[in-house]
Amino acid sequence: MTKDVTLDGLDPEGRALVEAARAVSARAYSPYSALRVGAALLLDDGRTVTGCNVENASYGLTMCAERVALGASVALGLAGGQDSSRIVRVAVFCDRAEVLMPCGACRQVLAEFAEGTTEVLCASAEGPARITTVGELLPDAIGPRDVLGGGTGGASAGEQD
Ligand SMILES: O=c1ccn([C@H]2C[C@H](O)[C@@H](CO)O2)c(=O)[nH]1
Repeated sequence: MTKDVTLDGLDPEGRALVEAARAVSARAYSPYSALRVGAALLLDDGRTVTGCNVENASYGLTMCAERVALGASVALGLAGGQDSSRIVRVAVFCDRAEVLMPCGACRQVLAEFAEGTTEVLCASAEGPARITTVGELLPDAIGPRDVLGGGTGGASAGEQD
């Protein structure tokens, strides 16, 4: 169930993941919104993959931090890509006082590559944070199995809950 927490109250692994998301948010390319967002994916082998938001003068082509991180994981051959690692936890950091929740597109792409039970930890710059799961962010999501009919027709496809 979604919970409001504070950064101080997080376990050490959660704090480290938020710190990775915070660090990569400093690299955001966001001249239009001035919002710096970072996402960090913790894999079951202990590795972390990160991404930041990348905006565009056309606005609509903006890429969110979450989808940049998920794409990086695929490109690196990690979770969602060619190896068998799984995403066990996700942190999203936004350099604002309030918590920013993932947009609809990012929820759908998270559902593609992470299980419904995967924790998503959304952190603000000033302490408030919210803990939820991929399944709570997008209940009843269409997923690989709905399209592949349970097979593995593509190059690879993540599991769904
Ligand atoms: O889940 C989200 C929502 C928004 N943004 C970015 C995109 C854009 O650069 C800025 C304002 O929407 O925040 C993200 O990175 N992730």
